[in-house]
Amino acid sequence: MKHPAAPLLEASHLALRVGGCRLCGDLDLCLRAGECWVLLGPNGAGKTTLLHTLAGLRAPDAGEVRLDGRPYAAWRGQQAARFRGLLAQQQPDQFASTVLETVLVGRHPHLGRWGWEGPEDERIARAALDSVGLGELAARDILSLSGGERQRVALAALLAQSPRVLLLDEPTNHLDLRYQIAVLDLIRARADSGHGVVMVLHDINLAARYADRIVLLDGRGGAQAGTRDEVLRADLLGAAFGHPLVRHEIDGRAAFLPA
Ligand SMILES: Nc1ncnc2c1ncn2[C@@H]1O[C@H](COP(=O)(O)OP(=O)(O)OP(=O)(O)O)[C@@H](O)[C@H]1O
Repeated sequence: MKHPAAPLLEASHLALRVGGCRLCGDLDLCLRAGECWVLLGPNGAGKTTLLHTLAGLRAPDAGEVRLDGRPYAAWRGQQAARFRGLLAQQQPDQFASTVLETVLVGRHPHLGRWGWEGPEDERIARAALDSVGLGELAARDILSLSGGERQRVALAALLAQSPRVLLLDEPTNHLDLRYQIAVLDLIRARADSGHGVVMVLHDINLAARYADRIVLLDGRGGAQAGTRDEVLRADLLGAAFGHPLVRHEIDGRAAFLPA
């Protein structure tokens, strides 16, 4: 009998509160290699807070998060940064630097004691830039990029970091339709090659296309976690988003439209 792969990231009995407001309670999530989880829910429901908790950037109010079987407290920072990486919702660009230098930041958890990037780090960074279609902009000032280009550079930095677990907060932010699909194909390919992905998306139909499993936060402290088909139901989605939805089947794939 084939045993399922050990979880890359696991949350059990998770409860999150912000400012006295409950975002979720008793949430279980188990990310295995090859899987892509999507966090869905209305504005302010707690998707970013949940993602940051899974990234170990904040402690849960109850329950536990384990990365590769160990709580974050048992990890050293650099070691954790090699195993899991976060694409944040906004990129801090305080200093002028080139696009390539920005992507090379993703290599920092892998650098040796003296912290110098070598030719192999540069090769990895350039390959990551190529994969998001920005190889030709390597020498450009990061502050001169458009919003969509900047978002793809941030993804390239995460790909260069090459963590086993990729946590992404709205990776399609600022992207036009073509790049939304290109970037989500790239992220899905990472999952298919044995990584684990958890990402926040706003688009229910992109979630239907790319997710294996979904957490739906309803904005009132409730959460549904399960397979795509278990969670992507018009009644659950309509209740969470506060607007009725109709499920259609297009080319064998579920699609949800506002009623
Ligand atoms: N530092 C903070 N102090 C007070 N409230 C906060 C703080 N950080 C987040 N919140 C609140 O917690 C709730 C959840 O925020 P979060 O950013 O996780 O939601 P979200 O689902 O990612 O929202 P969006 O879809 O708008 O990005 C929101 O009501 C937000 O205002």
